[in-house]
Amino acid sequence: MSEADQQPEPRRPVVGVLSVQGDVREHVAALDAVGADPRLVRRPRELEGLDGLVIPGGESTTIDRLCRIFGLHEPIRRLVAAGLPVYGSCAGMIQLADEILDGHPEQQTFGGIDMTVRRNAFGRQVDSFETDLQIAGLPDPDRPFPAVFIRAPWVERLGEEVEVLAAVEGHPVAVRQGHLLATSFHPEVTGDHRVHALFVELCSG
Ligand SMILES: NC(=O)CC[C@H](N)C(=O)O
Repeated sequence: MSEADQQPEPRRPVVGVLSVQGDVREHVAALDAVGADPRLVRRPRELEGLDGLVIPGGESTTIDRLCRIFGLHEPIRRLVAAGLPVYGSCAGMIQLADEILDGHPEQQTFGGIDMTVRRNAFGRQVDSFETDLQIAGLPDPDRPFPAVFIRAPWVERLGEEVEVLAAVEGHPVAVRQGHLLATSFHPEVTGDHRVHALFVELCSG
């Protein structure tokens, strides 16, 4: 056997998927496809040893309520603040926003991204739609990304540290602030895993 054959496989980054509600399975499949080791997170101790965390789409008020009931809210808030890479899609984007509009009066977010997000912002016009997006920072950036929006939020205010990766009709729908990534749309349902690849790169860094 040559020396190259004896090299151990590079470690797959361990990426949690918050599994209290929403489209968990699709994120697990996408993470697996881009070389991560996905772990379901339902209990605070399952947050230990993660290289990153995905907050799936679903219903942000339900995700918030269940996270507080299961004792996940504070630990996730602390991990976000401490620099754990976290990716939120749709309801997950809402939960990463420092401020939300049209939220439930008691809704709390993990925060982390200096932005104000309006819930169901596209929903008032059309419930769901798909559009080809140019997203900065993706592998193969010139190939449009098929972005699926389902009662999606948009970003109404952005802090200086927040980078806009994509916008629809002037509204930011993909943003990054350092170790935090958020999209209004659902890349996990498309079979195009480049957003997950970008996130797993952040988790490996
Ligand atoms: N697809 C989604 O995640 C929709 C988000 C939902 N409208 C909310 O406010 O939580």
